[in-house]
Amino acid sequence: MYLKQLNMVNYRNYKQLNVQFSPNINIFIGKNAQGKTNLLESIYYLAFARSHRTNVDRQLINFESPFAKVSSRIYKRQTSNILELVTSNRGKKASINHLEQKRLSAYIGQLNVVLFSPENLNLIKGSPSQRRRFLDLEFGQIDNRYLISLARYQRILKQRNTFLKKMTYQKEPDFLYLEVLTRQLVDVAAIVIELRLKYLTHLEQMAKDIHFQISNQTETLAFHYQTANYDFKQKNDKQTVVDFLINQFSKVQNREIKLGTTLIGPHRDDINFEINDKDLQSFGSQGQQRSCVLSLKLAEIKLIKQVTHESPILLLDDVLSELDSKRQAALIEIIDEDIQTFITTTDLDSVSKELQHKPTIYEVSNGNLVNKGVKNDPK
Ligand SMILES: Nc1ncnc2c1ncn2[C@@H]1O[C@H](COP(=O)(O)OP(=O)(O)OP(=O)(O)O)[C@@H](O)[C@H]1O
Repeated sequence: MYLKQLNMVNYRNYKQLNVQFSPNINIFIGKNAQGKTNLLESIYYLAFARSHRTNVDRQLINFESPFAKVSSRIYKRQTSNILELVTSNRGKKASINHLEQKRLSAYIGQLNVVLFSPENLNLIKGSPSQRRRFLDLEFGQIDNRYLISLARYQRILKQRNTFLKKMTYQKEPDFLYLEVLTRQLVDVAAIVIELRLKYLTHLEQMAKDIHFQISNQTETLAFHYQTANYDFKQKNDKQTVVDFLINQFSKVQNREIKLGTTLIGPHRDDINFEINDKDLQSFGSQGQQRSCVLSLKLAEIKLIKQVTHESPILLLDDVLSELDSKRQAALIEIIDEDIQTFITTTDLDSVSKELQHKPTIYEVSNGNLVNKGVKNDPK
């Protein structure tokens, strides 16, 4: 899939932009703080209806404006659709072909995007919530069932937490109703966990091969999905997960009532990464952590292709200079498989000359974009 043009109104420092892109490689070059990342962010926003840099949509709106709008036509093998997002202090409106979508779950998934950014290392080093967010975004964009189950899980979780908070202060709490809520939560939790395990197992297999190559056949990467500190594998069927969760909930019931919150479930789960059976977060070098993230991201591209039969759009935010030649080569091998790519850089020399497709260069300056044409030799 690819986007031919992008329209922005009042998005960050872009008052008005209407730009045509190459279906191959597009490079945004410019000094610091000119709007290069804002451009990539707007494409990411169009895909996920949320930014990768902030949870506050208000920040996306130009300082002097009441609303922001981003839109583009997305071309796929058989179809093309116009996506549009408008955000203002009254909320967010997402449309496909000018039809407003009541639920974001009906909107997300139209545009598939894989982003490499300097913050990616947080996937390994950061908190479990960052790893869960990764799972939710990546699996949500390829499987609508995942998004719908997750939204349902979050609704029941909220209800259960509200009820637990009430129970904390009740003399004679209604244990029967808690049991009903627990059962509802467990049923949908098992679906979320089952889908996470399914896609994570595919990702692991592909990332393992890539990592093995990047590390000169010396390192074996492995992922472990943990729920309530238990290492779940895909071979665990839904009923096993349900039985396990019910058993775990019975153990923590008193603590949950005391704390007034749900202590177990997909909202608390985590993934551990290991290299040669050693925990990557605790024992991995910075280089190994970087390679793991790169392998994971490249595997993500492959997974999206496998599931949707379309190439996602690749966004590279100032990351090429961080990759050594071996890692850049692994990335370029994938880019050359016909993936529309957007690269930001302050320095063209950091973009490898191995790129087969000649990039189109855009100069970014203070919220403006000038097409400088096709660069024949990027080095
Ligand atoms: N809501 C907003 N309204 C207007 N301008 C904004 C808004 N949010 C951010 N900016 C401006 O956008 C600019 C930063 O843009 P961006 O993050 O895309 O920089 P960049 O070109 O990627 O730079 P770097 O190379 O340093 O990463 C800053 O000048 C900032 O003031």
